[in-house]
Amino acid sequence: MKIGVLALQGDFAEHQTTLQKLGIETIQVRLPGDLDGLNGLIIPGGESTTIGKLAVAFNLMEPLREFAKTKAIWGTCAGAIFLSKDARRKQPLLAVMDIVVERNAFGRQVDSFEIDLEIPALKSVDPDGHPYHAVFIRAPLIQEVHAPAEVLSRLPESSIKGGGRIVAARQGRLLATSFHPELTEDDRFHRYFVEMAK
Ligand SMILES: NC(=O)CC[C@H](N)C(=O)O
Repeated sequence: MKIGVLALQGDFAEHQTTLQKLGIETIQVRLPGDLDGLNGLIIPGGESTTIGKLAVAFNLMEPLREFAKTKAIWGTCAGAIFLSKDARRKQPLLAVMDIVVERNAFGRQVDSFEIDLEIPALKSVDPDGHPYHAVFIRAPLIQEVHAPAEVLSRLPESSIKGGGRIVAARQGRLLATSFHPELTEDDRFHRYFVEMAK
């Protein structure tokens, strides 16, 4: 099992740290050839416009789309935007997931927040199913999820941040989360992704 982390911009190092703690071999991906032999790829949080521009400049767009056809990809925050088919503005997108996102949906940096989420899918890696503490930093919302994509998690109904709105989705081997599992000690999402990549 070998998982790459797209290392153009953003918090790729934190994803690598979590993967290494799980004993998973990981490399930084910057060039198309780096994708060879990987079971999966994580696209980190950061700035989706910058990640997109650099992916175009490094000739990664088509190789990444090809990769998405047979391998697992997980986008966190900016990475989720980059996977989407529509981000409501013009910027390079892989457009491989049938989701529509709204960038910076909660406002500016100061409006970043943390919240506990119910994520039933994580029971496949930990049957206990306790709430997942999620960190949102200038995060996008997932406005629309179209089949074959499916909703994995929503903000709690009571949340003033927008109860019921979608913050995680999956489409086959593609995974999108609005928040940052690489910034907490809870490794359930990384374990879930490793299972997806098998
Ligand atoms: N933490 C993040 O990845 C922020 C995403 C960023 N606001 C964007 O639109 O790309």
